[in-house]
Amino acid sequence: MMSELSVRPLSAAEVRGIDRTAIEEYGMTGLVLMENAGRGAAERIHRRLAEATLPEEANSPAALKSADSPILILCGKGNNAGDGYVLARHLQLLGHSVEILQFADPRQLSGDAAANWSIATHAEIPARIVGPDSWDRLRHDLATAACVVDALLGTGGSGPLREPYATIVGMVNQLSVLKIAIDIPSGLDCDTGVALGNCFAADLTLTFVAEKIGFQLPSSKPWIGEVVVVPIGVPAKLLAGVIAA
Ligand SMILES: NC(=O)C1=CN([C@@H]2O[C@H](COP(=O)(O)OP(=O)(O)OC[C@H]3O[C@@H](n4cnc5c(N)ncnc54)[C@H](O)[C@@H]3O)[C@@H](O)[C@H]2O)[C@H](O)CC1
Ligand SMILES: [K+]
Repeated sequence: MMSELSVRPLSAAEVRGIDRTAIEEYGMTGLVLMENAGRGAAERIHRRLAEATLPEEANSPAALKSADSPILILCGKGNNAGDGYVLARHLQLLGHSVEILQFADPRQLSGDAAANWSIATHAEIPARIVGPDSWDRLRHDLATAACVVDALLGTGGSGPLREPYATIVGMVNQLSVLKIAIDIPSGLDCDTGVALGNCFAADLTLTFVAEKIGFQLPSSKPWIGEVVVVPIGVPAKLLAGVIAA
């Protein structure tokens, strides 16, 4: 029996090129890729939470969380956020309490991300648009969450995190809550492995199609945590050129 395809580490440009080829030459759609990404991430988050052991200290903030503490999904305004909306929908189907925290005006969303925001809002998945006026409530909610998911920025990020992402990421990093990054920890350059300022300190990074080349470098280790590659349905023929040696 064939083993699962293992793709060599890729650059952001290579992954984006594979997505584009899957769409333009193989007739897939971005929505299909996004659905596979979000569902695959949701299934792995579900498994990770099932494995999570209660902390030793009986009265630590983590131990005081109730079984229905929500999974908070921090969303920006690109397709990384789109993955966040999809995984919120699938985590809800897996029985979890979820809430989408939207840090950009949803009117700035477009394409596949806008489509999944619309699906999530029509499905009345809990979501709120968060601004600086609610930072105090936000800190409390983040501290008592079952886990915090970073769907702020992915391969479309460039340069140091701009506000409010820099403040949010700094706030989350100070909290003892399980942190999971979608595709790439926001603030990390996935090609160089360098954090360009504030960077989401993930316990687990669920990255799509392949590890990113920057994840191989020591400078990325404080930020990526454990890395799991999530396939998104790109045909084996398209991946044949980037199979790991
Ligand atoms: N079909 C596909 O390509 C799929 C992609 N997947 C996911 O999509 C992201 C890449 O999405 P993209 O829209 O290209 O970019 P991002 O969501 O990463 O962010 C773009 C957004 O963020 C702004 N921005 C850029 N740099 C910064 C910064 N330093 N600070 C603040 N804001 C910044 C920029 O202006 C844009 O508005 C990929 O990672 C996957 O998660 C699907 O998984 C599969 C299909
Ligand atoms: K991210």
